Amino acid sequence: MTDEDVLAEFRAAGALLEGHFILSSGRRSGNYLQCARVLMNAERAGKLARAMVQKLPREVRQDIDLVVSPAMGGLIIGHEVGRALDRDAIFLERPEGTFELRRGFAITPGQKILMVEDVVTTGLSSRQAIEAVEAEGGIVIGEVALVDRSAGEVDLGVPFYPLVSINFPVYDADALPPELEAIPATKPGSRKQ
Ligand SMILES: O=P(O)(O)OC[C@H]1O[C@H](OP(=O)(O)OP(=O)(O)O)[C@H](O)[C@@H]1O
Ligand SMILES: O=C(O)c1cc(=O)[nH]c(=O)[nH]1
Ligand SMILES: [Mg+2]
Repeated sequence: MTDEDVLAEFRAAGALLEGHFILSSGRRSGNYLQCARVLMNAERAGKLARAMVQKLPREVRQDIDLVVSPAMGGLIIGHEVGRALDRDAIFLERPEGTFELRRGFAITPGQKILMVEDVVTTGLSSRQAIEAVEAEGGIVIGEVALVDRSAGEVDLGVPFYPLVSINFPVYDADALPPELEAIPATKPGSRKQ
């Protein structure tokens, strides 16, 4: 899929939003990719996951033992990437604020892990999820995401293969442009800190 094909899926799903958004990092943006909307259709989610898997070099694809994703945003796309790779997909969650495996999920030390995210902006969620996997003895051999909002700037410490890279402007809360200053902000994500 080309970048335009991927963005067309977001548009068709009503997932390319404009307004005033507080991102999980606390930074502000006039644009938001509501991945949950693009993934609410199973056929579309599967198609995007297969395109993400195509982004992986063959030697990485062959090496993957297990797919791991950080809930909530990574959950559905992680499951679909697992299906496309014919590998199990488990998820990390953070009921106490830091990512952990629950629900009987486990990583065997030495297992090669593909991390799957919906969106990467600053990369904080991804880095925290990678840390949690490494703490269990997993080896993260790469990450895929539907969208890289850093337009290639982010460093996750592992090879990163986003389906699409976008450079929407992002602002500090105390340096908003007038068009954002004029409208109330909403915070669509679930990270608290
Ligand atoms: O690269 P970053 O700056 O970390 O931002 C991207 C992260 O923010 C969103 O999740 P959020 O933390 O809001 O939680 P959610 O997945 O539970 O909605 C999104 O799903 C990514 O995980
Ligand atoms: O940075 C984020 O939190 C973020 C940006 C975005 O466009 N979409 C999303 O789901 N999260
Ligand atoms: Mg998330």
